[in-house]
Amino acid sequence: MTQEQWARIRSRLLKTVGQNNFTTWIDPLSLGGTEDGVSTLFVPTNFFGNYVSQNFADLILHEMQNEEDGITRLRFAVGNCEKPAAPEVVKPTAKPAPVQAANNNTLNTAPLDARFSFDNFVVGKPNELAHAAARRVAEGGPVTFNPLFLYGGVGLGKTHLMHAIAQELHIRKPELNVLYLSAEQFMYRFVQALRDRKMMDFKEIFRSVDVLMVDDVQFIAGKDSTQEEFFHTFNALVDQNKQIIISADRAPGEIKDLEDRVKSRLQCGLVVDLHPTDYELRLGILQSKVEAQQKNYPGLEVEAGVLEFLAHRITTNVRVLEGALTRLFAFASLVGREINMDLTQDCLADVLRASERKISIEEIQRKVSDHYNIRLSDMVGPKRLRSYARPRQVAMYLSKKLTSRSLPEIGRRFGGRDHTTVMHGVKRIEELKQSDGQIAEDLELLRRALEA
Ligand SMILES: Nc1ncnc2c1ncn2[C@@H]1O[C@H](COP(=O)(O)OP(=O)(O)OP(=O)(O)O)[C@@H](O)[C@H]1O
Repeated sequence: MTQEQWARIRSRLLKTVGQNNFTTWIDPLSLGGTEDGVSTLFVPTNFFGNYVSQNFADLILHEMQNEEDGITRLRFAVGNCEKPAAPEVVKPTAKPAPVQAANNNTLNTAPLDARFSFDNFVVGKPNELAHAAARRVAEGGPVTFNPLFLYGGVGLGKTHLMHAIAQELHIRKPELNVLYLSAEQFMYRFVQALRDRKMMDFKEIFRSVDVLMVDDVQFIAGKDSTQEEFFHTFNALVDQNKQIIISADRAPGEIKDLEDRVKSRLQCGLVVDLHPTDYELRLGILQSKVEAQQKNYPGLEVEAGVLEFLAHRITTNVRVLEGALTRLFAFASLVGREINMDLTQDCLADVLRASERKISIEEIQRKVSDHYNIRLSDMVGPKRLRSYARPRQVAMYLSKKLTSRSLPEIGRRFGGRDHTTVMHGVKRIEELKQSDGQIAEDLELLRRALEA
């Protein structure tokens, strides 16, 4: 492989991975030789090599194979990292570049984050359907659901799945023109085309894609001309049986100020939502992030119970969870300590406070009454029958554990009982939790339902 070919590869990688990833991870690489199908890339450090190998090796290899047949593997070696020519000075390709790369000159797909791959996406009950649908579309087979509409709350993985689809399609079907962009970018390009009187070009570009992916489509709500253009683009592509993938923060029918005809178009394919994470999914995500980190830092230790604690306490969204973990990693490495409960509480005090779910005593009483099938009035009433007293004690215990209310306050909410009665109830449940499996299971179920 020549430096000229490498420069062309770099230029295509710049478009695929985006400027930030390019500057950090691709620009410092330099080309060594190729022997027996193994191409060597020099990296500044081992850590750097590991990261690039984990996150960009498939892409780089794919681009190399487009330039030269016979390359089967990459090797990253620490060594001379002289910078090659900047990507802008690339000469026209000798061998025809893949269609997507050529067309992207005009399409300018938004940068894709290599970390947002299917491999890095943890699947659980709340997102399994969205993940399965995304996987199916990423196979690039015959178009079955059009559009695929993914929706869900903040930080639940919509953008991650969109990027994963685009990257997978790029690898599996490099001949397809895949255009990924946010609804905001769609509007920006539309406005620019209007201003530059290039609407024909705009229409032609958007109608020539094989797969159109628009992220955060709720952004165009209330923007009438953009909606109108989006509607026409959408129809033109559907008529040509081209795949469309859309994401939004809510279901099509719930996006305010979106024209009915656009809503109905968006609803006519497969609409799937990413539900709020549950405890198991959060724990799975944390474990996978720790494992990934341990590949780079084999000495990294996380004390048992820390991840479970975080998965219980940080229920807002995955972004916050990730941020908390990153901060823990940084803190632990700076102070050279193992990640244990003390360090976690110290380092994440503000995050833990902010994400404290305000569970109310009323909520607890309602959930516990439902669980044991008794009336709320009996839960707080004077009857002392075991069938009421035990659920009442469970509710008192949960009130003590899950709220910041004092014992007298809890007593007041349970029909004006004395704080010693509450104390006795909490103690009794603590004992039973150790000896009675059924009670332990009830408590776990109730706690999860309340924290969900
Ligand atoms: N199931 C998952 N497995 C691994 N990482 C995840 C998962 N879900 C979300 N994440 C991570 O959480 C972060 C936020 O995800 P993402 O940006 O995709 O959210 P979003 O739904 O697009 O949010 P927004 O509505 O704010 O745009 C990303 O770093 C992403 O990798």
